[in-house]
Amino acid sequence: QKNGIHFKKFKLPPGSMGWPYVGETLQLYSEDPNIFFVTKQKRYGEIFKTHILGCPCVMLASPEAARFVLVTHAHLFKPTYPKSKERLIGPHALFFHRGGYHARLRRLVQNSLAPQTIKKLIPDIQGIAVSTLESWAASGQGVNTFYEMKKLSFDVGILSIFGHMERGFREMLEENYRKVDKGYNSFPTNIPGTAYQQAILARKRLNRILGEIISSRKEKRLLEKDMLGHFLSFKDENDKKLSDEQIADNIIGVLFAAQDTTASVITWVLKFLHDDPQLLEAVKAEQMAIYDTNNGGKMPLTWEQTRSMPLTHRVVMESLRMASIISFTFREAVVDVEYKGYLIPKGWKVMPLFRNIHHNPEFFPNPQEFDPSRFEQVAPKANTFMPFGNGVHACPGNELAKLEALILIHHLVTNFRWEVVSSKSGIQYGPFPVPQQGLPARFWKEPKQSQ
Ligand code: HEM
Repeated sequence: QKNGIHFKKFKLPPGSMGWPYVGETLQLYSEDPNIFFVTKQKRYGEIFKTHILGCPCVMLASPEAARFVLVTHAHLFKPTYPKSKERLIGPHALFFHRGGYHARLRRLVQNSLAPQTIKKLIPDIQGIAVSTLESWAASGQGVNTFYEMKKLSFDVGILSIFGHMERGFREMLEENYRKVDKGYNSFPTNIPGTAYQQAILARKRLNRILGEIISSRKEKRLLEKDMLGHFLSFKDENDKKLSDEQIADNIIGVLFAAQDTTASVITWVLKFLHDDPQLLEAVKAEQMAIYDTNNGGKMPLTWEQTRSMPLTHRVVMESLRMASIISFTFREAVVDVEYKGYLIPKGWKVMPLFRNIHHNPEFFPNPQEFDPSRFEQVAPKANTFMPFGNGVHACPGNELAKLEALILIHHLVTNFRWEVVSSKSGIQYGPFPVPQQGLPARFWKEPKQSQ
């Protein structure tokens, strides 16, 4: 009995637990995961049980249920990640935590990614976007768009954490982080030489490199306003500072949260624009008007300009919905929980299914159609649009991610053209959904007509 409620009287949600041990993992991973979810939802409704990756699990496919877990009853659930992944990122990273530690770190991260801070990064983000695009065009060859966008979002991540950084340090971070990234989705094992073990070694080297960066910053005694500056000047109510290890884990955590997510959304934007020439022309017209105001792109974009690109902004929103990069998330019940007469037992995982909600025709008519105009007049119904999550763990980097996408699109459509060079269509899960083969494409500079 808890809070006077007799949990015995509640039943488990409907659903099947599959085979002993393996549960329904094979079904989930042998088909498009969305088909698995949609089929289950059709059969059982907004809440159903299953058994995947060795854990009993309750999946939640309605906005109300997702809000219950992530917002109104968030204190009854904790974030949960496999230990092998936690080890690679670093156990002190904020997204593994809840309570006071999480709230304090979250405030720091949120402040360093707030609009008044990131608006100052615009000239540098533009510099990164332009030089990236120029290098693709100069190569004359096809590039793997997703892979290239990963480099771009990594550089923007570095910029938001460290401000301007010495090239030597940046290259060392990049080289080792790439190994961590590679090991993250590989099979966790203690066998030396495997991608996972290489990643563990690279993660140790990253600690040393970050330690050096932190010491050199401390020596300089400069109060920088970037994220590292926020971490270094933080003191809690007992005057306790963050340890170097806590800072390092959170830096790697932010880089991790920022990279593949932003890169895949921008890759999807390029795909959707490429597939709809009329829409591309309209986006181009919107961006050319800004380009002309800026004296043929000679003056840099301003924050206000990035806030008044209504069509381009809708394209980004619709790409976020269509692609639903974070298709779902995991939490774990810390006590027995009752939801609408069903029991979610303590220790079970719960999964709010963002993608199902984003693709439910009740909230988004013709959900398979890419239609930015759906965001034109009416905002989506409350809690139906959650590309950045919801509640205490919702994404603190959402404004930066959107800013990065808008800046890249501005420079891309005003100065370049591109064509997709692969005939394969469809989605590849790695584990984030990206267009097949990372959307191989060729970019070239568009000659401007003399006026
Ligand atoms: C389009 C790109 C992005 C998408 C779709 C995205 C999505 C999300 C989602 C859905 C969550 C919540 C996960 C959960 O509740 O389990 C989240 C959390 C987080 N994101 Fe993002 N994100 C993006 C970009 C970024 C960027 C650019 C940064 C930082 C520079 C960032 C930093 C974080 C952090 C630190 C958290 C953990 C917050 C917490 O636990 O309190 N993200 N993101």
